Parts: sequence; C-alpha cells; structure tokens
Amino acid sequence: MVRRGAFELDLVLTAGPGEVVALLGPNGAGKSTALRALAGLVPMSGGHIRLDGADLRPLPAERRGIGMVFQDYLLFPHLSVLENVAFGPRCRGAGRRAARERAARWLDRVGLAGFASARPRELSGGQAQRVALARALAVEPGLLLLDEPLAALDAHTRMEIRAALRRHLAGFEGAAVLVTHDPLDAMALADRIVVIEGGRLVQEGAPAEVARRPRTEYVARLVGLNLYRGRAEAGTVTVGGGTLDTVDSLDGEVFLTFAPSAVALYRSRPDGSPRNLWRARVAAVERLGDRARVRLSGPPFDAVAEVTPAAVAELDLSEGSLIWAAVKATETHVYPA
Ligand SMILES: Nc1ncnc2c1ncn2[C@@H]1O[C@H](COP(=O)(O)OP(=O)(O)OP(=O)(O)O)[C@@H](O)[C@H]1O
Repeated sequence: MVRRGAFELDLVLTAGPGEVVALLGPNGAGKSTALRALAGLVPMSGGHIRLDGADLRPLPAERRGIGMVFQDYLLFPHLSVLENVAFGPRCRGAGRRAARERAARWLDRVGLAGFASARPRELSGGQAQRVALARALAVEPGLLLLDEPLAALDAHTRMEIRAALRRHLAGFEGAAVLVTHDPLDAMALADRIVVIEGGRLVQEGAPAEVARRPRTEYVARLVGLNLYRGRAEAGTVTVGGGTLDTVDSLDGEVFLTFAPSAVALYRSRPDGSPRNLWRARVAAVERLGDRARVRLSGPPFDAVAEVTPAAVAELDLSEGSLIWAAVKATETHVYPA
C-alpha cells in the first residue's frame, strides 16, 4: 500500500524466479509508484515486500539487491561506460579490478565491448539503454525493475532493443517487473501481465489470455477489440439497449467481444441474413494505415468497425451518417464476467 497525495495504490504483486511480469495501465494508474515502492524510492504506508524470504521494506534502496533500468538511462555522465557498469559491483564491495572485469563481461554480453572508454554522451539512445541494462544486471540482482525501458527510443531502435532485452530477460534468473504503456512490449517481453487502473489490479494473466479476453474497456482498446458486458441466455446476450446473438451456450453475466474487422457496414438494410444487425450513427472516421476505423455510436451500443478506405468512399461515410452494421454470431466471443 502506497499513498501519494490523494492517490492510493493497493496491490498484491508476485513474481517468481525467472519470471517477467509486465505492469500495464493508463496514465496515472500507479505503475511507476509500484516500481518505486519496490525499489525503496517511495515509502509504503502498509504491507510488505519480500525477496527470497527477506523483508525489504526496512532496507534503504541501495541495500535491496535490486537492479533498475529507467526510460532515460540515468547513466553517470562524468564516468566512462565501463565505470558506469562497474559502479554497482564497486558499491557492493567488489574490488576495483574485479568490478571492472565484471563490467567488461557485461559490456561484451550487451554487444558494447568496444565502447568501454566512451562517455555516455557519445552513445546513441539504443546503446545507452544497453549500458543501463548491463549496469543493472552487473550487480546480479534478485529483482530487476524496468521503467518504460524502450519509451525514449525511436521505432527502429525500439524493435532492436526489445529483441535484445528479450534475450537478456530470458537468461536472467531473478524476477523482473517491467512497467510499460505499450501492449506490444508487454506481449513480447512478459510471461504474465498485470493490468492496474486507479491503483488497483483489474486484470492479470498470460499475455495471450489478456489479449483474447479483456476485462476492462482500457484493455479492450489496447488489444483492439469491441467489448461489452451483458447477460447471456440461450445464445443471446443483452448489452446496452440491444441484443447480440452468439454461438456460445454460456448463461449469466458475460463479456462479449468482436474485432472491428468483423463488422460489415451497409447503406441500406441487407436482407435475408442471419447476422446481428443494427442501425448505427457514424461518430467519426479515422484513417489507420491502409484501413479506416469507423466509430459507431448507439443506441443500441457503441462499436468500432474497421473497413477499407474504398468502403468509406463507396458508403459515403462521414460523421453523422446513419448506416446498418452487421456482425456474424460466429465472429463474437463470449466468456464469463
Ligand atoms: N510525488 C507525488 N506526489 C503526489 N502524487 C503523486 C506523486 N507522484 C505521482 N503521484 C500521483 O500518483 C498517481 C500515480 O502515478 P504514477 O506515476 O505511479 O502512475 P503511472 O501509472 O506510472 O502513470 P504514467 O503512465 O503516466 O507514468 C497519479 O495520480 C499521480 O498524480
């Protein structure tokens, strides 16, 4: 439990040896606060933190045996790359030579053996982040904390460092907690995803499970699905002011999802089809690469459709148009709420 002004974070988080847990959540959800509490950088108002059976809460940050990687690297500008990496082992009592040897090994592992005597300002963003990773791992921490480690990198470097990070995390025997905004980073790097909103855990599971079965609006948007909560009875789910037919036989409170690409749009009512069909108003049309996203507003419910730009032109879609939307029952997916 952590309090920061009016904000309260109340979270139970576990990570096993070798496990990578991603904390995912919207702005202000409390992700960084959770990481900082683990690191000992913000005080907790209750609860405990245990690492390998030891209680960390009374320990100051530098004695917790934790490695940290931040978005902005935070390398010491006046030290060489090698000295940056050797800093941790030195602080933990290693002799100068042993610390430098260990640092050199880590630099080699992250592919930067040739940069030992460079200063941080001479490095690219991707290289700086590799040094930051080497510095965090050189202390052989029981717990590795990564706060948006890829956020400051351009798209290409981001991909490259994501792959490198994935390799190093796979070989890391301690527990790792990664904070990210980016579902792709979470999916690519984590064994388990913990979603927090408003300081509370709202969903937890393997990446594929979270992507397939979102349980909040935020997660559904992140993974690009339309999500509804409603009551199912004999294959029909009542959501908002309408109903949707499904092929599932679940009864009771359920979540129902379908992909935006599963929504077909028509100018006039298509006849004779067994699909879910409703009248919708176009709230917005956005171009998204080679597709167009069409936001539909209810009643009976809101939805997002994804169609080709050609379809937008043919249907003459614009804000305020009234159209018909259809989704096949077989394109819906239902699971218990
Ligand atoms: N130093 C502080 N003093 C008071 N409140 C704070 C402080 N730092 C953060 N908060 C509040 O704590 C809440 C959680 O912030 P936190 O930075 O942990 O969220 P986050 O999920 O990491 O968000 P983001 O994705 O924007 O980084 C926010 O409401 C924020 O306003």
